[in-house]
Amino acid sequence: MKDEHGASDSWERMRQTNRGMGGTPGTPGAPGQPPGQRRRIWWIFAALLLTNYFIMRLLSPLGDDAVTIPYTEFKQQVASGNVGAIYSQGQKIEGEFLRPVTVPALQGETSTARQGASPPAVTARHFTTLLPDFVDPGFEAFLIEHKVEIRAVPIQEANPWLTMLFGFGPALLIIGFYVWLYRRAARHTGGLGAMGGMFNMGKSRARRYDRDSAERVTFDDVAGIDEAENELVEIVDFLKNPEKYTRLGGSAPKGVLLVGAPGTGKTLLAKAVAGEANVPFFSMSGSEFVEMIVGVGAARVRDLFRQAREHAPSIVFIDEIDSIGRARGQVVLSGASEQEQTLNQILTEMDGFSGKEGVIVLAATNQPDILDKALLRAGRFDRRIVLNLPDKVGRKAILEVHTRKVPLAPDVDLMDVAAATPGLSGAELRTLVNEAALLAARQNQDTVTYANFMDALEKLMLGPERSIVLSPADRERIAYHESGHAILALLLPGADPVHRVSIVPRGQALGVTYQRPTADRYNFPEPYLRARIIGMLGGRAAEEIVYGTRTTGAENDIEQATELARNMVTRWGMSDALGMVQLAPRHNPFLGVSQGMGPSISEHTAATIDAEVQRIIQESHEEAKRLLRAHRKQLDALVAALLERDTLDEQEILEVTGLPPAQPLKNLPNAPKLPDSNP
Ligand SMILES: Nc1ncnc2c1ncn2[C@@H]1O[C@H](COP(=O)(O)OP(=O)(O)OP(=O)(O)O)[C@@H](O)[C@H]1O
Ligand SMILES: [Zn+2]
Repeated sequence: MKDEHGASDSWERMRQTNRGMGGTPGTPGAPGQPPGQRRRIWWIFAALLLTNYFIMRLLSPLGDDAVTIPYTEFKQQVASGNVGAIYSQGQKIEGEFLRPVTVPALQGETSTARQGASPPAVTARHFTTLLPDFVDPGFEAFLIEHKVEIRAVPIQEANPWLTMLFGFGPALLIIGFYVWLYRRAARHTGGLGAMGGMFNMGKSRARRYDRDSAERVTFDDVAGIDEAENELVEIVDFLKNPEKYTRLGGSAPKGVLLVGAPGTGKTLLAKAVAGEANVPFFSMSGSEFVEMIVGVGAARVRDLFRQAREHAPSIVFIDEIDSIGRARGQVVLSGASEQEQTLNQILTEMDGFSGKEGVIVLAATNQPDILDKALLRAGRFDRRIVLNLPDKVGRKAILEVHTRKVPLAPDVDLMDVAAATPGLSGAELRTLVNEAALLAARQNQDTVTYANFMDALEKLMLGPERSIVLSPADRERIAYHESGHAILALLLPGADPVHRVSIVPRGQALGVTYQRPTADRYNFPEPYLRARIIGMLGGRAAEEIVYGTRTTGAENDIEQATELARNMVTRWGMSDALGMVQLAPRHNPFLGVSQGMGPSISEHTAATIDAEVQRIIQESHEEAKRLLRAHRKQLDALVAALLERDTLDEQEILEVTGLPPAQPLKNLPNAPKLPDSNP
């Protein structure tokens, strides 16, 4: 949400909160051992490297206390007769002094030098030096003259095998380390064919909930998704008495796909089925298989189903199945073959059981349209249950579930809270209740009030309050911006009623105007959409009228208005110039995002789309300015009240402006006529 002055509507906003992908993150798939063990491995590894290093040092003919000295120093020592013998190896010369000498050590080259804090000089008996390329011709004679014993050492020093071994040591160690890891992982698997079978990593880390665990969930904990619940009652019954169904040769459904937006309770419902039927629940998340070593995913699936069969009747739940069940060939990531193997294994397992074992597979996704068709074939996930975002009644029921242990103040009617929270999922409602309870606790209240719920809602939508200090001029400007949104919402027939206006900075927003629909909307008439766009542009329009200048504060408004206008043109056939032609990619109703490439569009059409979107926005902008100019008095009144009180609720807004509540739209389909500005 890149919103400065806040936007006018709850609807878009809530859709935005729903936009996050994926939902419940699976346990990230770090395969292997507990952290303690892993640390020990690294210690062993470091010790081996160190050993390797010391052996290397031992192979050096003169041990490890040699000091590297400059060539000139070396010559001086020879000249003074202090050098007994040298070993030359290529350009390198090692040797001993007859008497230990203190020489300037070359930076960081010696072990002796390392002991002190980089001493400028060291005393040593052994030295090494490098011959320069331009060795003076008289060098040998010079050495002989000073009675230096010369011994050449072959470049392939000592035992070439040893040198090779230790030269390659580190590489070998690393390879060995991986082999060891691999073997370790493979240790516990019963012979599963070639390659020594799979890994211990292949053991599914399925979470299992037992009959009597405190985590047991039942249908009592699920609310607001009754249709989905009812469809699962039959499955519960089957799990309770499998014989009843199998006696006559029938078999239960093997797989059920739960489809719905994040947080609509897919996992909850699956657990509730297990809880109701009193059977164990084995669950895994598809995302755990991504980025895994090839073969592990399949092994895990095998293990998961084995466990489930052993404990049948039971439930297997695969969350986020879209992350493995993506249509094959559609996967571009490197994990492709792994996903494919995992998917194939799931299919094999599901084909493998006859439906009489009493294992039922539930899988959840919010992207049903990208699933591999093979998954949806008969005898697999051939049942599909859609979990919609809850309606008002559903939200009230969910709120009831989650407020069971929350003491509510007498002024809280959960129906009001439900009415103010369109678009919120079950998970978000739970967060809302929790947040409201926290706010109440922080203020040392004994009960949770309606105001707590509204504050929590605002926090949920926009983030926590921010204590930034705004200049009076900025505050006034924000007040005008928000009032612009609010006044238009009151004036435009069919617009959602204004629920609250606030100029308290929160998250990225400096102010906000909330609108809430009187009823949940499933179908949006064109005049309603137009009214929304006009309302969205009202913030900037008010600023322009009052100050004659623009600010960045309308960024979010512009973004939302453009998206809506573009949807009208490209998805909903509301442009006469373009007609009822699909011009946008398919829309995922569960995620609120576009998916896939979309239809191909000619350059001319693309230009027309842009022109139409611009036309809608421009007309709406003009209309917003016209209406606000005509109602300048009400605008000023609302601003004055906001500057004084920071936040106004619905009733206060109506009182301050003296405007009647927004009129419902009559004759919906053909009422694009905008209201008369001179009542
Ligand atoms: N219909 C509902 N009734 C009661 N609580 C709900 C409902 N839906 C969601 N919740 C609450 O939200 C929590 C999270 O929901 P859950 O994990 O089941 O959603 P999900 O659909 O699996 O989401 P995701 O797609 O993110 O995995 C639940 O544990 C529950 O507390
Ligand atoms: Zn705005």
